[in-house]
Amino acid sequence: MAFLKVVPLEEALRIVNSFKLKPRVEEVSLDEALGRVLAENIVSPINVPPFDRATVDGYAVRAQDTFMASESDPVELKVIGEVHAGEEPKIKLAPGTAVYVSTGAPLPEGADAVIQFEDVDRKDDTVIVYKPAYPSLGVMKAGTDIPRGKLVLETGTRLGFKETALLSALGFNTVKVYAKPKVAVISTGNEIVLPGEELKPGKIYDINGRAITDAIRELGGEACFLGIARDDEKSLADLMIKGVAECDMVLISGGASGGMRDLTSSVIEKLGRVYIHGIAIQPGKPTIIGVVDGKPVFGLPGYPTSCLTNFTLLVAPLLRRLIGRESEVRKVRKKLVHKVFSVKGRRQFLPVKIEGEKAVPILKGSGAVTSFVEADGFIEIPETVEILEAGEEVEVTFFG
Ligand SMILES: Nc1nc2c(c(=O)[nH]1)N[C@H]1C(S)=C(S)[C@@H](COP(=O)(O)OP(=O)(O)OC[C@H]3O[C@@H](n4cnc5c(N)ncnc54)[C@H](O)[C@@H]3O)O[C@H]1N2
Ligand code: MOO
Repeated sequence: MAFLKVVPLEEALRIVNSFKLKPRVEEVSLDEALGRVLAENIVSPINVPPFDRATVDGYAVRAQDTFMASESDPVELKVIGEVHAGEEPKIKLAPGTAVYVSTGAPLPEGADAVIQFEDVDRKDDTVIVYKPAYPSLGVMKAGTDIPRGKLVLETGTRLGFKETALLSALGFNTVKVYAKPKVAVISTGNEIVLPGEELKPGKIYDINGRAITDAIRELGGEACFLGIARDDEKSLADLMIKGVAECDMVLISGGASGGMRDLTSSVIEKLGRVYIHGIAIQPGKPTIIGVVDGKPVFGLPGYPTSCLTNFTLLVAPLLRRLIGRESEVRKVRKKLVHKVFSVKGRRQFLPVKIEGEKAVPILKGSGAVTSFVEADGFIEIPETVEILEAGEEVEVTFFG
C-alpha cells in the first residue's frame, strides 16, 4: 500500500471495530481481583450481618421489661448468662432476665435490645436498669447492612478496595473477571536504547515502549514489552512474529512514516496485510493498521506525543471493549486559556494541561516527551476550524 494514502479517523475506527476479538472471562481469587473488571453481576447470597448483632458491650434485654424503669424506681433483671462474639447463643430470655453480651455477639432469643454496661449497675447476678430501652437499641438487625438477594455490584465494575471488601463481606473467595488482553509492545530504531544502558552519541532513551506498556497496564491489559527492533527488516519481523504468536495484538512505535528506514509498513505487508497507512489527523498522521496471523498490528508514530495520542484514539477503545469497559472515557469541559491557531484541513488533537477551570495548550510539538507528560489530555480541533478564541469552551479527553 502506498505511503500516506490518508483516511479519515472514522475509517480507522471502523477497521478497529471490525477486529473479531472477543472479551474472555476468567475466575480469579479475591486476592488477585484488585484492579480487575467484573464479568458477572454480584447478588448477595447472605444477609450482612447474618444475625441480629450486639453493637455494644452490655446487657441483652427484652425492651418491654424496662419500659417502667426510672432513676427513682429502677428495674432489676436477673443475669442468666453470657454470649460473646463468635458464639452461638444457647440461652433464651424469659421475662425479667438479661444476658451479658459483647460487641459483635449474636442476640440471644427473646432479647430485642442491648443496654451498654455504662448505663446500668451490676450487683452479683442482678443488673439494675435506670431508664427504658427501646427495641433495636444497641442492635444491628440481620441484613440491615446488605440484605440477601440484593444486586451489589454490576458486570463492568472495576474492582477497587471498596469492591473487594464488599466481596469479602459476602464470602466470595473467587470472582469472574474479564481476562486481560495480551498486548505485545515493540519499540523500533537504531537510535533507541533502554534506561540503564550507556547513552552513546546519536542515541536516545526509549520513551514509547515504557509509555505504551504502562498505559496498557493502567487500562487493565497485560503488556509484554518485546524490546527494541533495529532498523532492519529481520529484526522487526522476528519481534512481530513473536508478538502475534504470544499475544492478542501487537503495537509497534516508530518507523511508521515513509522514510528510507521506516520499515513497519513493509514488514507488516510481508507477514500479513496493511489496511491503513496514514490517518488525516495531527499528530499521528503516520499510523498503520494491519493484521498478521489474524492478529491486529498497529504501527504508531515514533514521536512520543503522536504515539500516545493515537494509542488513546485507536488502541485504548479496543482494549476497553475487551475488558467490558467501553464507556470508560473520561472527558471534561474547560475554557481555553488563550487563542490557538490550527491548520485548516487537518483534524488536530492538541495536548492541554488542566489548571482549575482552564485548559492550557501545550505547544512544544509532538516530538517532545513533555508534551504528553505535562498534558492531562487533548482537545480536538475539527479540520474546518482555524482559530479557537481565548475563553472558548473545549472538551478535554484524558490520556490513558
Ligand atoms: N518526510 C516526512 N518526514 C516526517 C513526516 C512526514 O510527513 N514526512 N512526519 C513526521 C511526523 S509528524 C512524525 S509523527 C514522525 C513519525 O515517523 P515514524 O513513525 O516513522 O517515527 P521515527 O522516524 O521512527 O521516529 C520519529 C522520532 O521519534 C523518535 N522515537 C521513535 N521511537 C521512539 C521511542 N521508542 N522513544 C523515544 N523516541 C522515539 C525518533 O528518535 C525520532 O526522533 O515522522 C516525521 N517525519
Ligand atoms: O503526525 Mo506527527 O504524528 O504530527 O506528530
